[in-house]
Amino acid sequence: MYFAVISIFPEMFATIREFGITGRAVTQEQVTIECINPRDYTTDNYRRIDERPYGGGPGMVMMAEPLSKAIEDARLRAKEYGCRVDSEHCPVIYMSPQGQTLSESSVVGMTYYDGMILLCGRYEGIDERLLSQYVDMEVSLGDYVLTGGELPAMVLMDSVIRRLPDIMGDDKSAEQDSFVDGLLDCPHYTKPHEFAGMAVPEVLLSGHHANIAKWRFAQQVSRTQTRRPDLWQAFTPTVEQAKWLEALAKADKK
Ligand SMILES: CN1CCN(c2ccccc2CNc2ccc(C(N)=O)cn2)CC1
Repeated sequence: MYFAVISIFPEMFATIREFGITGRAVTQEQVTIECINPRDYTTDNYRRIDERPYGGGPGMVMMAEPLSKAIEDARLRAKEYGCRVDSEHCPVIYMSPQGQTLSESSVVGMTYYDGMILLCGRYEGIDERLLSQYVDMEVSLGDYVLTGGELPAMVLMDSVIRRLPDIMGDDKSAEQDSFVDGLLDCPHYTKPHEFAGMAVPEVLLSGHHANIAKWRFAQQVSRTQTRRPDLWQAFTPTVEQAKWLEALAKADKK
């Protein structure tokens, strides 16, 4: 999958390009992350990408011109990479507090794109004429304000990359399978067997895989019910999960 990020701080993206599962995806060329700096598309000696806002007010606004050239170039590169560069297959996504809140389901939807062009705002934001001309989708991490769109862009890329087919591969973690989507995760334990006077739940040492899976699912259910009743309300069990829930309900009655 192809990602282009338009940002005046390209060095920030080493965070996902050089570490962990996302770094491995780049090394193995399953993912390409290209950083495009709008400063490279300025024509003045000061490489201006921001100006004072019309109408006055504090701060600066990012100018449309350099960003439009950067986006056009990103589209060219996406095409070279093999993307169909229309908004259905390679959208321009603007990370902003005004966007649609990112969720695991929208992340999964994004894994079907050929690529994405991510626009990272700084200063007070970006000239509205650039946004109306180029942006296909605005995405927000949640209702809080950051100093720039780079961290949200990295969060978005991380969440999409980990859901691409054959990225998690053999270390595919349980949360990949359908049981967890929509439920909180179960507790995890590892060596040593004793820590701070606490042992490990016996079932996890039993080697009885069906019982272990049941225990983990029960933990997910109870944790979701207690910590996130809103998620529990919205949870629609699969046929398999409904059977397990019935078995749990019966067990509770005994
Ligand atoms: C001081 N100003 C800095 C720039 N900012 C701004 C304005 C418009 C677009 C992007 C930004 C970058 N900031 C973001 C980005 C995303 C999120 C999120 N919730 O996903 C939170 N913040 C407005 C505030």
